[in-house]
Amino acid sequence: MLFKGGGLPHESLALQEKLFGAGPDYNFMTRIERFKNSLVRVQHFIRCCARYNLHDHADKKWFEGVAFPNEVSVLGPHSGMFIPTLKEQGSEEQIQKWVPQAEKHQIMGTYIQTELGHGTFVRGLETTATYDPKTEEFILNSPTLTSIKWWPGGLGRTCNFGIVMALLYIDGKNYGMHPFVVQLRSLKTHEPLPGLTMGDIGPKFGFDTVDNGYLQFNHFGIPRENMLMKYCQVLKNGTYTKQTRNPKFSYGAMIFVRSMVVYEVAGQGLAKACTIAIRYSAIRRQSELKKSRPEPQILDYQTQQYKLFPLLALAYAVWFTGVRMKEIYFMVNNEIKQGHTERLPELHAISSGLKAFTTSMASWGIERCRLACGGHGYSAASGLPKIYVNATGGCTYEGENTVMLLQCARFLMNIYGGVKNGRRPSGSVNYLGERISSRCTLTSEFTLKSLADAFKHRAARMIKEASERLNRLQASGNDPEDSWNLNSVVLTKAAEAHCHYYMVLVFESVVESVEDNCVKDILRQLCQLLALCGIQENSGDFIQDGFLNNDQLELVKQKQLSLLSEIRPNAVLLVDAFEFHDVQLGSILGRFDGNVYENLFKWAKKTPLNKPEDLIHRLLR
Ligand SMILES: CCCCC/C=C\C/C=C\C/C=C\C/C=C\CCCC(=O)SCCNC(=O)CCNC(=O)[C@H](O)C(C)(C)COP(=O)(O)OP(=O)(O)OC[C@H]1O[C@@H](n2cnc3c(N)ncnc32)[C@H](O)[C@@H]1OP(=O)(O)O
Ligand SMILES: Cc1cc2nc3c(=O)[nH]c(=O)nc-3n(C[C@H](O)[C@H](O)[C@H](O)COP(=O)(O)OP(=O)(O)OC[C@H]3O[C@@H](n4cnc5c(N)ncnc54)[C@H](O)[C@@H]3O)c2cc1C
Repeated sequence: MLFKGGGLPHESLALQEKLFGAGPDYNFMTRIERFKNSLVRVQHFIRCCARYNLHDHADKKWFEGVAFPNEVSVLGPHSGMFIPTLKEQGSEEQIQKWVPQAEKHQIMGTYIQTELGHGTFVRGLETTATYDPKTEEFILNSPTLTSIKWWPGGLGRTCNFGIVMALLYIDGKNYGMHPFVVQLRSLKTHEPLPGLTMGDIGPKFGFDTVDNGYLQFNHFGIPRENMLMKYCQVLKNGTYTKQTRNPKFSYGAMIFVRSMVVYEVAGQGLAKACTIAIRYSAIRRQSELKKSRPEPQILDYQTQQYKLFPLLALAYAVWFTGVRMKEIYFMVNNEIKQGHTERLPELHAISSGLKAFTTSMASWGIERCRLACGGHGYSAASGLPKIYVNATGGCTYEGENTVMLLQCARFLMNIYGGVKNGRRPSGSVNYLGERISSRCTLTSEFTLKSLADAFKHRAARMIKEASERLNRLQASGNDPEDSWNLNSVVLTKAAEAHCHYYMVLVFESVVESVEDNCVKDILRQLCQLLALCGIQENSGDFIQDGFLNNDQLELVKQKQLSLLSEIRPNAVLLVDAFEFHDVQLGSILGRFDGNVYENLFKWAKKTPLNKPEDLIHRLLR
């Protein structure tokens, strides 16, 4: 109940759908079979949306979690990027024209930005959209090999529409990157329209159920009305007008997805991996702790607890942070819609930073969960490989993580510079305006406040030092760009420290808000463990300026170890509380009924390699 709230009815409805619960085993399918199976599910999902009147994005998400367990479907780019971009960047007329068709899935779209030669450096993209006032069309063209669009999800085979990000040219003048609605395939035959060369980019690390695609434009004309014109307009005669708005508004779709990824990808992925590894560790017995006694559950080994409980604490932290990130996104986006854009830079910074910080931590954590399951963790039956390959994509898409940390750092440097000039920061960076105590208040009680204060101190110090180092590099003759590059490792670490503090603070605030004393106590233990592990793993950052001394570090270690035993009795309940259904976990090791061995044996017998097969038989005979 702590988590699911209003989502349960939709999830239960989805679980009643036979097609989602049963069907062929994903692990035994080829990539093409996986893709086809996902399309069958997409069609069924669309029928369910109509049958159950599912319009709200959040309601659909509950359904999708069951329909497409641990994978992304082509509906992701459609409902997560195509529709939001139409809504955010389109004029009222354009919204009326395309959004209802898209919401009824009469047209399927994706977000087409990245090219063969550039993903990160958006200003380096090369696709052109040249306005021709005679025909009142934009002519889309891919002038070079590197300008071929590459990666968009659903582009390869599925989508018949896309929002293409291209450089707008009028009368030879480049007006920069703008979004264009482009029909890609015939609505009758589904064939690509003439002037377009497109297809799937081939097998990937994960994302088997998504046809990430390529697209080359050969002087392809689209009507003038297809440029999304909420913020900028091109009139019939080629006059360009724009509202005096932030040019980064056209990057809005990226902010949206980054804000969602913290919960949807990092939070969910790590929570599922912890559920599997902790349930399995309660089932698995191995070796002996004491002679002539039954083999213990592996969860009783302190080293196993030391591997898994910090990840459990992290899963809770990322989950709560993801929920907070979504709230902030919708709050600031509403302000922006009303013309108040002051908090856009902060939203960009915190969504970039948290997207990077949490997907990196989750990716690392999921792999640790797999290792903690020993041999069976290496089997696809554990469900962990699938969770990993799909979640780790979040470290790259929607802004590569290092680059995102540097965007966050850029904001932190701006804010810190402002503070030095007497400006007062607010929101997630208000602590940069505080006088931060250089004395560590940690005692053996480890109150959440004192732990959060330790992270505050670390973040503030690292931001200050990154800023001072930047200034020193410039003072010694480097230009600003070289100074930035020579300081970029330090900058990413400062951004991580900021995000780490933010996450601890969110967790602390959740604990404080819980009324049930028993739940509060358990969550407090998890929050303490999260913070103490963070201190120990980054101990250099805390002792470098003498903030923490050796005695305190020893206390940290002792408390960490005692928390492992305190958390042990509740560990399985704490993962059960995420309330993932077996269908969503897709794991034999993580089954709710604990019936692991019998089902592993059944599963292995079903593997296609055990079926009679002529060629294999002939080769082996
Ligand atoms: C798709 C499904 C989504 C579903 C959504 C729902 C739930 C989510 C759940 C699951 C998701 C699941 C599946 C999704 C799967 C895949 C989707 C992947 C889709 C993609 O993968 S789609 C391509 C994304 N591709 C990128 O992500 C490119 C990254 N590259 C950039 O983003 C920029 O290129 C950057 C930032 C590196 C440099 O940009 P630049 O060179 O132009 O800027 P520069 O550094 O010069 O900064 C000038 C001033 O602009 C400010 N600034 C920058 N960006 C801003 C922004 N967004 N808003 C406000 N301000 C911004 C700066 O802070 C600075 O401000 P100041 O001057 O004040 O310091
Ligand atoms: C699964 C998946 C789905 C995707 N879906 C879509 C989609 O639907 N639509 C779409 O348009 N795109 C999509 N993409 C593309 C994705 O957005 C880009 O791959 C991503 O933004 C990273 O850009 P890049 O590939 O150019 O990486 P690169 O920028 O080439 O990164 C390579 C390395 O260079 C480093 N680097 C690059 N620039 C800097 C810098 N300024 N400072 C320091 N280091 C730097 C990076 O840190 C990284 O280590 C998808 C990608 C994946 C993997």
